[in-house]
Amino acid sequence: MRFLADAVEQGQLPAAILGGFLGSGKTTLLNALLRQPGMAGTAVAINEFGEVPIDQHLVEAESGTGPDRTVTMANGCLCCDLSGDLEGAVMRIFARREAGALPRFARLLVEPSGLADPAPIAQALLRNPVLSRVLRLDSILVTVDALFARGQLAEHPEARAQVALADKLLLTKTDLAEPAGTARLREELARLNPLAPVIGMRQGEADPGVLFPARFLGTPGAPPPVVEWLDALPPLHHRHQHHAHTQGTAALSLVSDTPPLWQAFENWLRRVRIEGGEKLLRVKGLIGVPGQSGPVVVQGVQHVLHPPVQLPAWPGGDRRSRLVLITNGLSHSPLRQGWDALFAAPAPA
Ligand SMILES: Nc1nc2c(ncn2[C@@H]2O[C@H](COP(=O)(O)OP(=O)(O)OP(=O)(O)O)[C@@H](O)[C@H]2O)c(=O)[nH]1
Repeated sequence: MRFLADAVEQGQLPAAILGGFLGSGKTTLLNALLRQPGMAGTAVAINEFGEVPIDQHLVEAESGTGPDRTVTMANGCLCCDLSGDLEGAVMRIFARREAGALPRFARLLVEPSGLADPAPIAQALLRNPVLSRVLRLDSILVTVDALFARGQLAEHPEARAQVALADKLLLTKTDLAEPAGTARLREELARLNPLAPVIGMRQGEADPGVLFPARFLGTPGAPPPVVEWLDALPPLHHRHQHHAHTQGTAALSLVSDTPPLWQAFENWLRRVRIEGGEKLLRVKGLIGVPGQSGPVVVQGVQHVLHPPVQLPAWPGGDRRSRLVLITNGLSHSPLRQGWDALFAAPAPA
């Protein structure tokens, strides 16, 4: 059994993805955020869909970050021609940082184009050997246009994919939208992503402490983001719990008082990931390991997992193993059965 120690993680810088449909307010939010003292030391990688990288200049001009702090990835959609482009952009930023041409930034924000599905970008950050060595994906934020999102969600699968994958949804232009329309949009968002909190904002005004996990902002001793995320869930009382029962996106929480055998758990989760394919959107959990004082943090985007990290101790008072699966069109009963089988008494020899 081998887990990645926290020490390995310390060599990585925190990264977050700020996605959202075209015109939904990503750049406005980015500019407002970068002016806040708590965001000092943030480098930004921006991907544009189109000929002229306008956003780069907007961010530089308005936030005063200067040309060296942003890197625009090559034209075209990041999700189509992904790893080379993202890897190249990130490595350029790191090379300039190492050469002293850039301040020693403390974290990286990736802003994909408004048409990009964030899943391949998240997967590249988790799986690409070069990127995952220098970066640790902490959060996926997605802006949602309070005025136009209902139409965009109905017409564009990219918009639905963005919402379904988010850790937090940022509802922009709340100053322009009618309350009744906003309420209907919130219902729609809860159907598409039952576990993401929806944070309303106007003109990008937001508290970084509300948007990002403490560890992304560099708070010493902050728990891994997945712990904050699990803590924010409604209390998990039963061994299984659905957070939504729709044909589309749904969340399944699996809980156990006793730890599973790690190897059996790992094998089962591998099967779930392979069989679930793209219908498995997110996996997040804390899994106890027999004989170990702390749990293993498990999290992933679709079939790609972060390297598992063992914590020295259980955060908070809850020492139950907990796994939350966010699925799209995947039947939950085999998942529940598979989880239960991990804790069934072994058959007598
Ligand atoms: N009234 C109002 N306007 C907003 C708000 N947020 C963004 N806007 C405006 O909406 C337009 C689009 O915002 P951007 O921040 O450029 O959106 P974006 O997501 O970066 O757009 P793309 O890069 O094209 O995908 C701009 O004209 C913004 O000024 C808001 O909360 N209230």
